[in-house]
Amino acid sequence: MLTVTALSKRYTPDKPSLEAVDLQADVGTITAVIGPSGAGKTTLLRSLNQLLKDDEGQVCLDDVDLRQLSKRDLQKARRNIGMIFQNYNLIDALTVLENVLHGCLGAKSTLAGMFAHYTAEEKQEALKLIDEMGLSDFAYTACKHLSGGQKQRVGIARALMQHPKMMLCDEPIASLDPKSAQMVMTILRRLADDKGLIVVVNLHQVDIATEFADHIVALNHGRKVFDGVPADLQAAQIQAIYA
Ligand SMILES: Nc1ncnc2c1ncn2[C@@H]1O[C@H](COP(=O)(O)OP(=O)(O)OP(=O)(O)O)[C@@H](O)[C@H]1O
Repeated sequence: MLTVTALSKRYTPDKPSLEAVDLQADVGTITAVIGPSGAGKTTLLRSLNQLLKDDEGQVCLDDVDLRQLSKRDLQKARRNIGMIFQNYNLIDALTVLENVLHGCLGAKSTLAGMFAHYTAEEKQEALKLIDEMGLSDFAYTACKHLSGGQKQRVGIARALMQHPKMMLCDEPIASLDPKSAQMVMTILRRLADDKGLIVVVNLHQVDIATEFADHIVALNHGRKVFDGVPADLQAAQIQAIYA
C-alpha cells in the first residue's frame, strides 16, 4: 500500500506547489490524479519517487517511509517503483529489446551495466514482456521507427523489468491518439488487476480517469480538492476543479 501524509513542496519560498496532500492507494488499484495545468500533478508524482528534494511529509510504500531512507537504501527502494513518461524516455536508436533490457540496469553492478551484459533469463523475460505488450514483431526494430502508442508500450515493458510494486505514470497518454490512449490505459488496468500493481497516473482527461481508475484525486493550486471514487465526481465538482 502507498500512504502519503501531509506532503508539501515549495520550489520557491513564497509559493507552495503541493500543500499537505494526503492519499492512499491499495495494491491492485489505479489512482488517477487530475487537475488543471500547474496544479501540482507532476510535482506529486516526482515526490512519490523522491526525485524532488526539500519536500515535507511522509511517503510510505509498504510501511517504509521513503523520505527517511539513506541514499543507498532509497536507490534500492526505487527498484520497487516503475515510471513511465509522456515523452517515453527511450533511446530511439536502440531496439525495443535493448530499451526494455535497460529496465534491469538498476539491479546490476556498474560494470555489468556499462557493458550492457544481460543474462539469457533477462533476455527471455524482456521478450516475454514485449510479447505481452503486443510488440513481438518489433523486438529487433529501432524505437525511432515506432508510433507513440508503441513507444509507450515499450516504456511500460521496460518499467516491468524492474518487477515494481508501484507504477508512476506521468501523463502517459497525453501525446497519443484516442485508440492508442485506450490501449495504454487498458494495459495499466491489466497490470493493476492481474499483477496487483499500485498504479498512480496523472491524467488531463477526466473521462479516461473515470473510465479506468478506481480512485480519483484532484489537485488545484497544490491542494487536494477531491478524493473519491469516479461515481462521486459530479459535473459541478469537475467544473470547480478546472475553474
Ligand atoms: N522546477 C520548478 N521550479 C519552480 N517552479 C516549478 C518547478 N516545477 C514546477 N513548478 C511550479 O509548481 C507548480 C506545479 O507544477 P506541476 O508541473 O507539478 O503541475 P502539473 O499539474 O503537473 O502541470 P501540467 O499539467 O501542466 O504538467 C506550477 O506552478 C509550476 O510552475
